[in-house]
Parts: sequence; C-alpha cells; structure tokens
Amino acid sequence: MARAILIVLDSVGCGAAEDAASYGDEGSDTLGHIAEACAAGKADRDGLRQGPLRLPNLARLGLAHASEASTGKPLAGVAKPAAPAGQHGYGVETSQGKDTPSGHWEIAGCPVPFKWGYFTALENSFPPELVAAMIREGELPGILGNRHASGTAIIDELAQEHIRTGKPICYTSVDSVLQIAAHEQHFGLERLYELCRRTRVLVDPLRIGRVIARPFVGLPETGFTRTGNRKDFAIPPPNETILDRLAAQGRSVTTVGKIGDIFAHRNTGEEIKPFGNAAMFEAAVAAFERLPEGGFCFLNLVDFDTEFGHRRDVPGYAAALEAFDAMLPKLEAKLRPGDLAIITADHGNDPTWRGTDHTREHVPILAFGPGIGGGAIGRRESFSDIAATIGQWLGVGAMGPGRAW
Ligand SMILES: O=P(O)(O)O[C@H]1O[C@H](CO)[C@@H](O)[C@H]1O
Ligand SMILES: [Mn+2]
Ligand SMILES: [Mn+2]
Repeated sequence: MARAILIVLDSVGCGAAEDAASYGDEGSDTLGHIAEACAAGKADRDGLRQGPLRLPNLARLGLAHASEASTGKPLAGVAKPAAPAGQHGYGVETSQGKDTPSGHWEIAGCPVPFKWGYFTALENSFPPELVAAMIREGELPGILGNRHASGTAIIDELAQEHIRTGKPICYTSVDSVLQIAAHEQHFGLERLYELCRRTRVLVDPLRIGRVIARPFVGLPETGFTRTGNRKDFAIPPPNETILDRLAAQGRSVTTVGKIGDIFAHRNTGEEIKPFGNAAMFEAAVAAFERLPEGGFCFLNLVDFDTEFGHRRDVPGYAAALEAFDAMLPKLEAKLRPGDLAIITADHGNDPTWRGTDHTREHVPILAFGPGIGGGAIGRRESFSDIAATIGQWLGVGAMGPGRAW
C-alpha cells in the first residue's frame, strides 16, 4: 500500500492559459514574472530578500522545466538541471472561472460543469433584495461597501465607520464571492460567522461559490489587520471528489489549511488549520508522518495568494516561494518507499498584473517520492489528471474524468 500528499501552492500559476484573453489575463504569468523581476534586481527588499529567485529544491524537481513547457520561455534565473529528480509538467483548467473552488475541485477530480454566478457591477454590486435579506437575517443596521474591492484596502477605508455604525463591510471581486469583513471584538467573530452562514443560504440560488468571513482586529490609531480566523462558506462540490472516494473506502485523510472549507467539509477527514504557510506546512508534514498506509494528506498554502498575489507584492511573493523551497527537504526526508508527493497550484495571481484579482493560468505539476523516477509528464489537459494519478497510486479505482500519468 502507498500513501500520498498533495500540496496546492495557492495561486502559483505558470503562464497564461489559452483562454486567458477571455478573462482579461492574456500574457499573465505568476511564476515567470516573479522570476523575471527577481533576475532584474526589481524584487529586492531590505531585510527580506535580494537577487534572482532562489528555488534550488523546486528546480531540482523540475520546476523550471514545467514553467518552460507551459510558456515556451526559460524561468529566469532558476536552474534547469539536465536530469530533474521529479516528474514535471503543467495542468490546463477545464472548469470555468479562475478561483480556488474551481481549481481545487478539478484537481480533486471534479471539474465544475456549471457557470458560477458573479456580482459583476463594480458599485452597488449586490442586488437590493439580497442586501435587504442580509439586513433582515443578520439584524443589521445596514451594510458598508457593496462593491468590488481589495479586502485590505476596503478595511483601511471603512473600518472606523464599521465600528461606529455596526454595519459589516461587504465586498466582492471578479470571483464568485461575497466577502464580509467585520471587527472581531466590535462586531464579534461568532456573529460574523453566523451572518456568513445565513448569507450562504441567501446566495445559493445565485450560484455564488463562496461567502467569506474576513475578521480583523485593531484600532484606528494603530491600524487594522485581518486575522487567521478567515472562514470560507463554499457550496459543496457537484460530483465525487478524491476525498469522497477515499472516505468510501475507509482511508485515513488529513486536510490542512482551508481545504476543509473549500470542500464544504465533505469527507475532509481530520482537519487541521494552523495560521501561516510555515505552520501549515509543518503541521502537514507531521500529519503525513502519522498517516497509515493508504492514507492521504491534502494541504493548501494560502499565503502566496492572500498575502502577496492579491496585494501585488512581488518581493513578498518571491520570499514566500523561497521560504517554501527551503522547507521542502523536511517533507522529502519523511517520504518512504511507496509514498507519492505532488505539488501544484489552483490558479494564477500574477503580482505584476493590473488590478488585484486572480489570473487564468496553467499550473505547474511536480510529482516525486523515493523510487519515482524523474521525467516529463507534459501538458495535462485537465487538473483532474492529478486526482486520477492519486486514485491510481492509492488503489481506489479510476477517479474522475482525468487521465493518470
Ligand atoms: O482582496 P481580498 O479580500 O484578499 O479578496 C480576494 O480573496 C478572494 C478569494 O481568493 C478573491 O476573490 C479576492 O477577492
Ligand atoms: Mn486559490
Ligand atoms: Mn485569492
């Protein structure tokens, strides 16, 4: 029997998808543009990082090969060894959208067969009936925001008014999301979650992917910061996922970070949710070590997206990639013969791109483990090839529409 660990580097895309133009993302390349900026000395930050992108471990596994296969261009400043140690390639998304649920569900063998609902109006984004229902259900004095916004910018702008009036800050983006920001003490964390639960029900008929609670703390004098108590209220995946299959066969599963939320807690096994990429990675490695034969660990590292991609912070994003790379040997040291590790991403979020939204990109795929020989797995026509490969590896039968490599 074998074990598997799947790591999603949230938003670490590797080049515009063929249909990127229809998302306004033609030419986007999260990884490539970060590497270019680093190689050009444009991603230096005192006390944080300097110079070319340093990813020796990912490069050894074939990251530069995967990126180049996707874009046709070398990954600037990142080594491309003659014989990479990992299986390397890139995935193409078949689902519509460029958000976390579509990406993760497709990775898990469940592409999205329907069109998401969106709040497309930049101002007064939410229909008046929905706003009225939220006010009624949440016993609110009103709402603030009601537009497209960056989550940190809108908190900076409206937090004081929120505290004064008790009205939560509601906003959206190009994704199928309704986000609600509120102060943990002034509004109350549980009250925010309850408002999100009720709003979830209200937006079900609109096919909105996620209602996201965005709690924050702080004072007007010192500023406001979002906390690790973010919570996503997603609709459940529309078809069977690898998690469902594993549960049906009695396998041990551990999910780390926001995986539980993304799959609406359906067959997500033991859920662990520490805060921050480093803590999540450590927890996942420890959980993987405990897994019995046949088990599966599924980890999402969200900081790339939330802290750096949406914030258009190139040095921050580069430093986060370098930090992940430096942690990777800790996982490799725990892999036993029969174990499979896969690293991939769910969409892009090019920090050099206009606006603050995700970008429609290919994703890198690296697979490795003791005894797994390196080599190209090429272009994968669906992220679902990952679930198919894991399903085959773990011996739970053909899984989803993908093809195992
Ligand atoms: O700007 P923040 O609040 O981080 O919001 C972002 O987070 C959502 C989920 O990734 C995206 O749709 C985008 O709106
Ligand atoms: Mn994501
Ligand atoms: Mn995001």
